[in-house]
Amino acid sequence: MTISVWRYSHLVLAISSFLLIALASITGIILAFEPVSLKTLPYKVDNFNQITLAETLPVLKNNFEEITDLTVDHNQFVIVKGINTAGNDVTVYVDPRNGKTLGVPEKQNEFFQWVTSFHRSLFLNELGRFFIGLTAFLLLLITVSGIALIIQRQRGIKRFFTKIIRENFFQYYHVTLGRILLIPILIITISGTYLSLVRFKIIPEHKVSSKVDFDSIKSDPEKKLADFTIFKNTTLGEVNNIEFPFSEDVEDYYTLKLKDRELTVNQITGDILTEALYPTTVLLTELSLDLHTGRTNIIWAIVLAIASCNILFFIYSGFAITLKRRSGVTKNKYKKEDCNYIILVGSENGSTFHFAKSVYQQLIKVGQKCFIAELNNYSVYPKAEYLIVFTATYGLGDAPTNASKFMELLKKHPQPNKVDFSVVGFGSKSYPDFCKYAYEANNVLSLQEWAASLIEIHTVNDRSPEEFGQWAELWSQKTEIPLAISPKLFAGKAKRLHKLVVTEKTIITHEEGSFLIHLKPKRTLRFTSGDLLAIYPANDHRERLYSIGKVNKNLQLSVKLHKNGLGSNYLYDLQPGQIIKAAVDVNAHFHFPKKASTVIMIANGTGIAPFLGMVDGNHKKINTHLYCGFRDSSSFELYKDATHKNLEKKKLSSLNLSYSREGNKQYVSDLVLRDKELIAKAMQQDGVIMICGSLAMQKDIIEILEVIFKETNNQEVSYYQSHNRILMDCY
Ligand SMILES: Cc1cc2nc3c(=O)[nH]c(=O)nc-3n(C[C@H](O)[C@H](O)[C@H](O)COP(=O)(O)O)c2cc1C
Repeated sequence: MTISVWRYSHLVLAISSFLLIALASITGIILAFEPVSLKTLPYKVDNFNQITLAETLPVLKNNFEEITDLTVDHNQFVIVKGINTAGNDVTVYVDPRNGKTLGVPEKQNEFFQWVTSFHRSLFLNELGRFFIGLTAFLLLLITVSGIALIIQRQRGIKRFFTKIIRENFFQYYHVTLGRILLIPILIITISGTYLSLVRFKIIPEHKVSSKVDFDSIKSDPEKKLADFTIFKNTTLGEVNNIEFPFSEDVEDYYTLKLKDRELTVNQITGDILTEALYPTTVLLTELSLDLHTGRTNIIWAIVLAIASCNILFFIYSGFAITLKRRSGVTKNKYKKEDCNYIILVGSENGSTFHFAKSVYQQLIKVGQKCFIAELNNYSVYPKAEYLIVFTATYGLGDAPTNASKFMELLKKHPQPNKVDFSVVGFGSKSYPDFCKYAYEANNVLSLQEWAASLIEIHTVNDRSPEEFGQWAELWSQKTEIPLAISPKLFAGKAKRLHKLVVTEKTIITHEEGSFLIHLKPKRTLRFTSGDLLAIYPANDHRERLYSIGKVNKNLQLSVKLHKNGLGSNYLYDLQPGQIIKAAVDVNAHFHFPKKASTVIMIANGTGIAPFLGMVDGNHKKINTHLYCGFRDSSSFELYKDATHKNLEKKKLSSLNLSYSREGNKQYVSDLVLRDKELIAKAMQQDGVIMICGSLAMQKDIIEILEVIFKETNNQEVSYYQSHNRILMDCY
């Protein structure tokens, strides 16, 4: 599959380093518990940060024979090294307020020692340290590419923290947790990388040196420790370590290693002999150690442990996502040059491939030569008769990555023969631009001279098996190729049949041969104009669908009689009083809009049927303009009374008719072009366009609307389609 640069980098980096990252994470989780366990020891005293050196040092000196060194560790425990009053060398935890010994520091727990050593170098010394440093850096790159992917997915940096739509478990949590733990993981990786760079001296760490000028050193005025200004002004909280003078000579001095600088202090006068601020690199090393190990803060240590656990989850979920994507890739049985059926797929995460594959397998099973490929691999298919495009929509109504070049290629490579195409859009109504890319692909395909629309574009919301099954059924009917799509995957429920009584039927009087039939439900039946009536003329699996107009609470169908038409002959032969069994298919995408200031209805021939019902039901008198194309005025006779009555009642604002075989021989598209300003204005507000009739008419109308909207609204038709503002029901 074609994938974006960010995704590719994310994946390659993850594959190349997942083992080391997993090892570093597992050991990292364990090591996070070390600071947690140490922090629970009882050696920290109250008000630690307020105790000054002037207060504590004299007390400590009184409690020890000699002190060589005082350290304040990361847990703010004070450790004194020296000789106690019994004359023994000791290293002990002390209470800095009274100098009492609190305990003896233990050597690092052997297990933690072992894990630390593994975490730092994999027991491979310098080589291991190098690999660990590299792992930290790779994880940093993975995190950065992950951030880019989240920005891409969320459609911009500003929407980074907006709601994530749940696609599936692994994807949802990979992104959601990624977003939450982004900062700790970035900190772990940056600090880890920095420490490795320092370790390998790529970043030099300048140590400070304290050169005392012994010639100018003074031995008076002598002061008590408690009166040294520097000791009065320095609290234990600022101290890392204090080296005590070796002897009582004036040349021996205190060395104070504070958090940000190093000082030497005259042990007699308390004068500062030298003072050097640590360079930034040293401060950064300390900060990196604090952040990477969590040694200074128990909450941070716990956050690090959680982040490390999540790195393991990211590895697992990342691979699960990738495997799902890869499982869509299919090997073709036949060469593309030999195939009559071409299936092209636009998919980002693989699910569309599964639907496409099920059709591919069916076609192969029934002996058809079928070829399946990604949309970006579109090329010339010399023997193609049928083209099926299955595509998802991503980003801001954009193409999936593996379909990004399709439009370009489509224009570049015309097919040599006529090809019947069908587009199935996979999307989610949780996104504002529902199936927008599929609409775009369908619109552009219908403009190709070699392409003929076999059935209208079909959309599938949230991978609905039922909606996909509906497409499969329609496509099967048109091509007469049975698609026994796996019932498990696309289980469709048997439709509930209702009894309907024929109340009225017109007689065919003119050439075009259309008639109206009125049906009254025997029992309460919920339906509305735009829904479809499914009838079974031969009482078998063969289903025929008709668009319903709801007129006076009854169903009104407008049917064109075809010479050998199964459904139209069946309906025409019915007599008033006869009862038929039929089902209502709710066709929610083609209902009269609930919120629209203007509705533009465009139809040709019997496509007027649902509009007759919608206009009749327009009790709120919403601005509604009807554009209809017929062969001649006699073809319109059938609908004349009803439409004129509704014009008078103001349920219809205008009626615009074109006759292709009479007068100045116009098509409905000519009327649309004539009234382009009205239409554009309606769409600039919250108008809705509804199109019903033949696919050829639909193609012309879309072409014209594309031009109108480009000129006036700077919008594309697919934008309105994906926002439910252009509704179509053509056949
Ligand atoms: C980041 C992201 C953006 C999406 N954007 C849209 C969109 O704009 N319009 C839409 O109808 N569906 C959108 N979807 C839904 C997908 O098109 C839909 O789930 C589809 O079935 C996924 O197919 P795939 O698994 O083959 O990629 C989006 C999904 C994701 C994850």
